[in-house]
Amino acid sequence: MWTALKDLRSATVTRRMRSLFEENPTRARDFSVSLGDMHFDYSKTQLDDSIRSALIDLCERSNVAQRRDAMFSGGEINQTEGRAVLHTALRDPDGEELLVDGADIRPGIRQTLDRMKAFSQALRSGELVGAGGRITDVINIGIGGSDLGPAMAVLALSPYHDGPRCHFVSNVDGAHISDTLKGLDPQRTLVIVASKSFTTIETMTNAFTARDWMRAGGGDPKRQFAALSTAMDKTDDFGIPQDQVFGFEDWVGGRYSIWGPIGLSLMIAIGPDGFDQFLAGGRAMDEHFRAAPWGQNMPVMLALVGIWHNQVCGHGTRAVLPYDQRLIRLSAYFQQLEMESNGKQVRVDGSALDVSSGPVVWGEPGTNGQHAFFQLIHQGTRVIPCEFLVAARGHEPELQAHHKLLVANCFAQSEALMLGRSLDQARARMQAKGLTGEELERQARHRVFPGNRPSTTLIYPMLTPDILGRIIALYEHRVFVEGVILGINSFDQWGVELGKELAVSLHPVLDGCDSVTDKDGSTEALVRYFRTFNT
Ligand SMILES: O=P(O)(O)OC[C@H]1O[C@H](O)[C@H](O)[C@@H](O)[C@@H]1O
Repeated sequence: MWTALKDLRSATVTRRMRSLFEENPTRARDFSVSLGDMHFDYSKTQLDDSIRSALIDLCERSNVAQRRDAMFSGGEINQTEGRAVLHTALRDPDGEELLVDGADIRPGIRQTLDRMKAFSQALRSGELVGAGGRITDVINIGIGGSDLGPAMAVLALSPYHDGPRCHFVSNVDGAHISDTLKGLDPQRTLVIVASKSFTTIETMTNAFTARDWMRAGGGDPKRQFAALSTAMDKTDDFGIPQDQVFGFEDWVGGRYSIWGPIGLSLMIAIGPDGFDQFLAGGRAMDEHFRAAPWGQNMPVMLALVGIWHNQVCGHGTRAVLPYDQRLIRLSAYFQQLEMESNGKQVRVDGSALDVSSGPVVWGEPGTNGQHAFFQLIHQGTRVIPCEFLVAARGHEPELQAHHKLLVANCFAQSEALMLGRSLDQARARMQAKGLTGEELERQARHRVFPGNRPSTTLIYPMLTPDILGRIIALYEHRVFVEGVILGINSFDQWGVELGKELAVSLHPVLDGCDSVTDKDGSTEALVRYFRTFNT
């Protein structure tokens, strides 16, 4: 399957992308996909008709349609954990009957969503109060999937905030909770403990610290704590009243959980109606993913472009570059979504992957990145496929000039990456500035841009709750399609376990309770260093 694609790749190594536009005047339209007013342009890549056909063929042969349908209908596609994968059901509470273990899951989803709405409304209206009166601040304590989604989305949708302020604490580093609690009123703060398992050491450590802080400051943890979890017995043990616990099931993976109770802080911030629009955006992407033919299917084409760049061309990283300051946490969110899902070395059947696993995902918003790492993207020896995201309109009509500059910079980057600047062009520019002879020759080479560097652009009218829902669901399905093509299980994460186990065993070693001598030399030396400062 891969040989045909690798042959196509060899044939395109020296081809100038720009020539594709000269050969096909409608290339921009032919190599893009729309969903309503959201538009994904992948024309600034080496994909042509034959490459696209070969990629679609790969998609067909990998049984993406069957796996997709199995996911939506509750099949146990997370084989290593024996679970269905149904985060999509969370954003479709009114969908038709969906059976898991013989029971329809829709009524439970609707009931929990209604409870979340009632709770957040009571909080936002001031009906639900803390020991000192109206709740002014909410802290979501969670990590990984119980933090990154809501933290990213709350920031992304700040123009829609009309509820209490939301804060996020994830790191077990005491600095995080300490800095967050400073300036908050323990009698008017709500703490949400977000943990699917309710055992994660970082989250539980921070939750106990927050509870001590609240008690010491005269707050009432019985009223001012809520929990989001699949483990009701453990939320009970912690002492959180059941009417403040919002449960979900193990068919929701952590990094896919923002659509349900883990999204409570987002709902508190933007209100239940805004949250409904967010769900509707995700649902619209689901419907599109299920219905559109592969060539016009946005998640599928995003995935196939990703497969082309990583597994076929060998570009091992992917930059996510939102030209939107409020999407500053998007790449961190995508890092978990993509790297925890597709960073695997074996297929579902345990056999070794014969191509690269998912790529390294990284990035920062533009234009900031332009003044930092874009140097390497333009002139470094590695090719880094870039994924630009940008809104046609900002939320600040009075700052329209800013937005135009932002958009001009975004478009200019993809143009520059594709066009580059040849040695002759560099020389001509320098001559025009008056440079000649040896000095010109010496300097010109430093001003050459190889160009021919691929990028895609996702453009949408404005970053609304609906659009954010579409973007997240788009990337979720992209990761899914890439995982199916690689033949891996995108829904487990065994790779995070070893470090956790060793941390548990190292904890007493740091205290000096357990011996350090059975550790490797480096670890032993680090422990001894720590101990000299903590006697
Ligand atoms: O929600 P929790 O059970 O606390 O888990 C939080 C996170 O920790 C784990 O280590 C996993 O790597 C993540 O996938 C998960 O989202």
